[in-house]
Order: sequence, then structure tokens, then C-alpha cells
Amino acid sequence: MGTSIDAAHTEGTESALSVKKPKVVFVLGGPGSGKGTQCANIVEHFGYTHLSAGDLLRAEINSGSENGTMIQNMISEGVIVPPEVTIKLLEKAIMESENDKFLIDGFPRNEENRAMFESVTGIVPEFVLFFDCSEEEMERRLLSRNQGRVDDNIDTIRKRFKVFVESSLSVINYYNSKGRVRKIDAAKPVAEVFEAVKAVFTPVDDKAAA
Ligand SMILES: Nc1ncnc2c1ncn2[C@@H]1O[C@H](COP(=O)(O)OP(=O)(O)O)[C@@H](O)[C@H]1O
Ligand SMILES: Nc1ccn([C@@H]2O[C@H](COP(=O)(O)OP(=O)(O)O)[C@@H](O)[C@H]2O)c(=O)n1
Ligand SMILES: [Mg+2]
Repeated sequence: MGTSIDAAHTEGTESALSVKKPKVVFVLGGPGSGKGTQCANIVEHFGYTHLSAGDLLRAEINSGSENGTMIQNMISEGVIVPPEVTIKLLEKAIMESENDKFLIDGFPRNEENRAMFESVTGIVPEFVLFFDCSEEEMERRLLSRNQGRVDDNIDTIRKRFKVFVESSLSVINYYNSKGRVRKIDAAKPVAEVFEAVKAVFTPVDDKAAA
């Protein structure tokens, strides 16, 4: 019933996504590194659809889903939600879109996220955009984000930084070892960061012609 995807959907090795075969870019970086901000710019210039894992989870809470309370508690503590929950939301969003290229922002956040997404969907990202920023700068940004988020308080921010270092960095290291990471200095002003992002998304042919 409703909008949730049938549980059996992710139990097999095949998902509808292995048929659609969308082009995917993972957008990673610590909390407050500017993932959402830069994704909005990329959408405007390069025609991708932006899927923020955090936004999808927050929408799931607001939809009154049976998982809502569990997700809410986990976000409030800054910990990572079980991968089957997040992957189902991502799959659904991709299948409902007519686009075939997606920015997946804030996912995969740990090895479990990464391995399950790969085995369920068969999708390997084109590349991984990694926004590198100091904790001091990220903390400043999160404390003035003003989006009313339950996790943008100093206690939860510190927990999220710890989770990033202990669980998320290994995903970036994994893709780095495969030559797929495009690292961006995200401590600069928004426009300067986007100049570096543009260089990553502009095809080599276009750069030569410019
Ligand atoms: N390069 C930047 N310099 C200063 N502030 C920024 C920059 N990029 C984003 N911000 C601000 O920092 C906060 C966090 O940005 P956001 O895009 O939500 O990051 P993330 O999705 O990585 O948590 C927002 O208030 C945003 O306006
Ligand atoms: N892949 C993901 C992404 C987010 N989340 C949860 O959602 C929270 C907020 O994620 P987010 O991507 O919106 O946060 P920011 O990095 O944008 O600040 C995380 O701290 C996790 O609790 C998750 O469990 N799994
Ligand atoms: Mg974000």
C-alpha cells in the first residue's frame, strides 16, 4: 500500500535500477561541507537530478511512514540509518524520475551503504565528488544553517563529525583506490568551489574547444 516499495524488491540480486542503468555521481563530504549548495548549482548547469539521502529520509519522517520514528531518532543522534531504508528511498526516487543522470548527495555514508547499493542496483558511480573542508569551518556553517534541523546543534554536530571520520571516510578511500574520486577544496567561497566543480563536470572535449 501507499508509496513504499515492496520489501521483496531489494531482497533479490536484481532491482529495477539494473534495467534503467542511470548515470550516477556520488557527492560526499563532511556535514556542512556544502554538498547541497553545490548540487543545486550542478543541477542548474549540467541537467542532473539531485537526490539528497538526508532530504529523502526527512521526507519519509514527515510522510508518517512506519519507519519515521526510527529514522527521526537516528538522525537526532547523528547515526546512519539502516541501508535498506535509504536504498529503497533512492531507488524509488530514481525510478519515478524521467531523468537518467543523478547526483546522489550524502550517500553512501558507510561501507554497508556502499556494498548494499552496489549489490542491489549493480550501479557503479561515474565518479565521486568529494568536498574537503575543515571541521572548524563545517561547524561554523552548520551552526548558522538555520534550516531548523534537529541535528544542527553542537552535540549532534560533534557526533556527526565522529561518524564521518570513523565510517564515511573509508568509502572515499575505497573509491580513491579505484581512481574515481574528484577532490574539491570546499573551504573556499561558494562561487570558487563551483568553479572547481564545473571543471570536473565539463567534458574533456569541451575544455579543449573552449
Ligand atoms: N563555500 C561555502 N562557504 C560558506 N558557506 C557555505 C559554503 N557552502 C555552503 N555554505 C553554507 O553552509 C551551510 C551548509 O551547506 P550545505 O550545502 O547544506 O552542506 P551539506 O549538505 O554538505 O551539509 C549552509 O548554510 C550553506 O549556505
Ligand atoms: N546515507 C545516509 C544519509 C543520511 N543519513 C542520516 O541523515 C542525517 C543527515 O544527513 P544529511 O546528508 O542531510 O546531512 P548533511 O551532510 O547535509 O549535513 C545523517 O546524519 C544521518 O543520520 C543516513 O543515515 N544515511
Ligand atoms: Mg546536505
